[in-house]
Amino acid sequence: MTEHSHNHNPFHIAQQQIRTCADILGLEQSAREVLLRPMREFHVNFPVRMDDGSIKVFEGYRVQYNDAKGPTKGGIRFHPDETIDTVRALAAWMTWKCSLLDLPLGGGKGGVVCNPKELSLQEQERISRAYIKAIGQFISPTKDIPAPDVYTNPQIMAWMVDEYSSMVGNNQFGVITGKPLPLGGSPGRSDATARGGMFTLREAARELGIDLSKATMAIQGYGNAGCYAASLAESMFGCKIVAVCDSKGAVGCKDGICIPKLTQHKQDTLSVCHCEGTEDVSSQSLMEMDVDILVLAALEGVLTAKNADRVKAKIIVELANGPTTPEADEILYRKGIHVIPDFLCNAGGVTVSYFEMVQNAYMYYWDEKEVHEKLDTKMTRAYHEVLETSRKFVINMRQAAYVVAVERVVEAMRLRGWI
Ligand SMILES: NC(=O)C1=CN([C@@H]2O[C@H](COP(=O)(O)OP(=O)(O)OC[C@H]3O[C@@H](n4cnc5c(N)ncnc54)[C@H](OP(=O)(O)O)[C@@H]3O)[C@@H](O)[C@H]2O)C=CC1
Ligand SMILES: O=C(O)CCC(=O)C(=O)O
Repeated sequence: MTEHSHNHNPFHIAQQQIRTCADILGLEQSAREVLLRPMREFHVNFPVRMDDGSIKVFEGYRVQYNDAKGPTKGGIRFHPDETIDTVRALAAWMTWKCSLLDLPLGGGKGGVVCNPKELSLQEQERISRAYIKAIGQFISPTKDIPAPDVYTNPQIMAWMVDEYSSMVGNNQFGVITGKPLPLGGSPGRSDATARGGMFTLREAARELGIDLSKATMAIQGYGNAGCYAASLAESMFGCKIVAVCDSKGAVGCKDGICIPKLTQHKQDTLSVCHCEGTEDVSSQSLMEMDVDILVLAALEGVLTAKNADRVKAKIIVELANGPTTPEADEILYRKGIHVIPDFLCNAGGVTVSYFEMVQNAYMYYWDEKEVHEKLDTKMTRAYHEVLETSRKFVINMRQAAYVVAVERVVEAMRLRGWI
């Protein structure tokens, strides 16, 4: 699936998107140069003792892309194919995401090259602690605030916040978000990425006159974003989920997959394949199925010039970061497919992370209902700002999201005297 590793460098794509936006906005050279480069990046190598007693050196990154609007913020990914350019792209997208949602934050991202599926829990803990030890002096609750991303989770955040707290000598829960609830996590953070995406889907369906209670949906990726998307699409709107895939394969059922059963099966077997009541289908065919809604909730670079023309969905819900290449974007726009672009669609995660930071700072916690309402307000406002901008400039939704987000970052840079 990761075609980008052969043909598409995510950071080159992110830069191409920035250039297109700079052209639309008519930005001067100095602004372009700042926007096109990460402000600061750290490349660390750290030793970890493995369960068999050997020492292995792991490679990690943290990129602080742009902090014009506030401290940098963004997740940490554990993945065997992680590269500095993937992290740079993800950090750039975080910058536009935080700006689009009008959060007082900049963008950052981190990654460790490792395969958690081959590591024991104890090894994962030692890697998490060693990574934080390596980058700890460069992060803080007011400087750079990590969170979970692919193959990291609240337990990993708990080890990391504990390690950072040991380094500085007192509890600093606000340095990391996506924590478990007893350690200052926010109600509503676990499903926030998917829930935020569902709020934007609701608005898109209204605009397009699609009745979601009769809509069919296919979902690529069945982790945090994809699994909650399935259950929320069903419970909030009554959508029928007809196909789902993860890294091991895809399953389908034209009458609708039983989502609680699939989620249990995934937990038990670590795969969606061979779930009772479904039949195995090909992962590639899932992207091209005749469904109303296609949810992309895995990795970047999956919709390209090679397959975009075969997509039949009316709406694409980009919960993943960077799933669509610029060439694919053009094809989808021409076909009239409504793409809810990544850094709008998946911004629910960082928005509730920001709510978590606020709650940590005040040491006063909200209930889940309040989090959901505040998230709905922010996501709905951002969706309509992007939609109006796309109509005003006659550009696609991604370009419109860039226009709204980049204008705000540029304004902050100007006010600060950077450009
Ligand atoms: N978590 C968050 O708060 C946010 C996440 N995102 C983005 O959402 C996307 C998913 O992240 P998240 O759900 O958190 O990560 P998870 O690690 O929880 O889940 C990732 C899912 O993607 C699947 N996957 C990996 N490789 C492939 C592949 N080749 N084909 C099909 N599926 C694959 C995994 O399969 P398997 O289970 O078999 O490994 C897993 O189901 C990422 O792009 C991430 O950056 C964006 C905003 C916030
Ligand atoms: O919650 C956060 O701070 C960031 C989540 C993230 O990594 C993302 O939105 O891609």
